[in-house]
Amino acid sequence: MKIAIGNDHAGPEYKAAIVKILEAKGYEVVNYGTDTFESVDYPDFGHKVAMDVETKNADFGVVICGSGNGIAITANKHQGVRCALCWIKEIAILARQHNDANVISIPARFVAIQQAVEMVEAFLSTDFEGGRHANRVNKIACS
Ligand SMILES: O=C(CO)[C@H](O)[C@H](O)[C@H](O)COP(=O)(O)O
Repeated sequence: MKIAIGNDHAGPEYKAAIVKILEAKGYEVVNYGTDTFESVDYPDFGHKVAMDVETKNADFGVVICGSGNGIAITANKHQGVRCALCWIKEIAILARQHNDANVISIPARFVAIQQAVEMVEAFLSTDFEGGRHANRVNKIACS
């Protein structure tokens, strides 16, 4: 399974921890950066991850910024991308089960690294439930 990941200056150490675990578990990871704490603009990285998911070059995406909101808003501009802002593991699981989210957004300044890693692991190992949720997810797209 291929995972695209990107972040701004709020989350390089979060990204590094997530990449390490995912690679150890056998996922193919495409890292779009940034890998330093130098200030950057989150859309530059969010669009790259979301484009990979939109074009099916990646199965899932992981995006990280300070609050998780700016990079999630960016990702959700892409067709077919359902990016969920997650702050606890249960929300990450529900984002897959009920919303068929294909990108997880991590608010690096509001969660611990271990929490972030556990959320991503839970997100990637949880299936969409379909059924009544499929009807709702199908109504999300505007055109
Ligand atoms: O949280 C963010 C966007 O939603 C970003 O991580 C920014 O870092 C945040 O807006 C704060 O900006 P700053 O330049 O790091 O102060």
